Amino acid sequence: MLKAIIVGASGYAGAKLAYYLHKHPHIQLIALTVSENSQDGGKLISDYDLHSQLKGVVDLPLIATADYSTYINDLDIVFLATEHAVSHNIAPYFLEHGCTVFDLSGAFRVNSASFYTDYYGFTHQHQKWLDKAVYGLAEWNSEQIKQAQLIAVPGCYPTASQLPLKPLIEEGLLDNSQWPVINAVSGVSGAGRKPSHNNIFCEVSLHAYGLFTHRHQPEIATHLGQEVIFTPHLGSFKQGIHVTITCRVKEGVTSQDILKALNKYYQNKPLIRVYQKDWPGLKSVIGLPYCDIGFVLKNRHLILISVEDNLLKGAAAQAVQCMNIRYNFDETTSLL
Ligand SMILES: NC(=O)C1=CN([C@@H]2O[C@H](COP(=O)(O)OP(=O)(O)OC[C@H]3O[C@@H](n4cnc5c(N)ncnc54)[C@H](OP(=O)(O)O)[C@@H]3O)[C@@H](O)[C@H]2O)C=CC1
Ligand SMILES: CC(=O)N[C@@H](CCC(=O)OP(=O)(O)O)C(=O)O
Repeated sequence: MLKAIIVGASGYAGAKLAYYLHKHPHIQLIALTVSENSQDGGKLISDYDLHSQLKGVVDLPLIATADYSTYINDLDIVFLATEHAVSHNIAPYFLEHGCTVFDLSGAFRVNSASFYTDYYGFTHQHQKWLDKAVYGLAEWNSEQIKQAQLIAVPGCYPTASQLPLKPLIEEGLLDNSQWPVINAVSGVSGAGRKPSHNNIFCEVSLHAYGLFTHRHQPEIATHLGQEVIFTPHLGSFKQGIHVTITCRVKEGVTSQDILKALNKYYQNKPLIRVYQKDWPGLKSVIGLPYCDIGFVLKNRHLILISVEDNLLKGAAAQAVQCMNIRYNFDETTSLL
């Protein structure tokens, strides 16, 4: 059994991790932690005001601490379900002690120090680990993930945005003179569990935000190797991301070519479902670890639709998928 902890376990992503890891046959979950001054320290993760769907399933206590020395010598794996700056600060401690770290935040996703000053508001201090980090887009980077000590699990929008586009770029089907236009709608859980004016029930509306400035644009463009226009929207629903991508294909490209490209990369990938006709909606994936992809081509205009649960394929499920790949377990262990 490998010993693991989840830091930030009371959050939306952390609680999903707790569910998957607790039932994972090769993982012993030795601690669920929250910040040192957390109001939730000492509570069970399954308490009613936390994640009561875990009642009788994961009834473990949340430990409020910033001192991980009690666990460090007995630890194989750390999941950081913490905000970007927190992951940035604490990941090196675990890494220097030989743990494998799966970071769900953006702290190690793009190997460019200026990216962090421009988009995250802090100066990155750990270039050494940025150089070593592997981007955990699981279907595409499995060989690198197998060797990695630090896996930067992709953002929720970047996962659903890149998965439909990558096969088409790889096969040279897109007309690059037109940047793909990505319009994405996220449920409110994408903003995390901490209350703020923007995520309270009466204030949430369908609203675009981060126009030309959202940090996921450079994350997507960097890992696609293709510029994109990315516009996120907040929707008044709890969970899920719906992505609509409009792009232009090269002269002569047919629907069969698009389907063939998607199947070439995904037919043996258990967490991606490609639709041969019609296209998915959020109900296809909520509560499930899949990313579903559909498309329609008219003349040279292609519309791709992709959907995922932001907390699952967009966060916790992809992190566990990466761990399964890293340790040579079946890729879907504990997920399906
Ligand atoms: N929500 C989503 O859809 C997605 C989230 N992510 C990323 O995953 C990470 C977690 O997101 P999410 O679950 O939504 O966030 P939440 O705000 O819901 O949870 C954050 C967790 O971190 C804990 N925490 C805060 N400060 C510290 C600290 N200094 N040390 C240890 N724990 C701390 C919080 O508990 P407390 O404050 O009580 O200590 C809480 O358990 C973020 O980096 C986010 O960007 C990635 C993809 C999708
Ligand atoms: C709805 C909402 O607010 N979503 C968040 C993105 C989700 C997230 O947690 O960001 P990472 O994927 O980079 O970790 C946002 O736009 O900032």
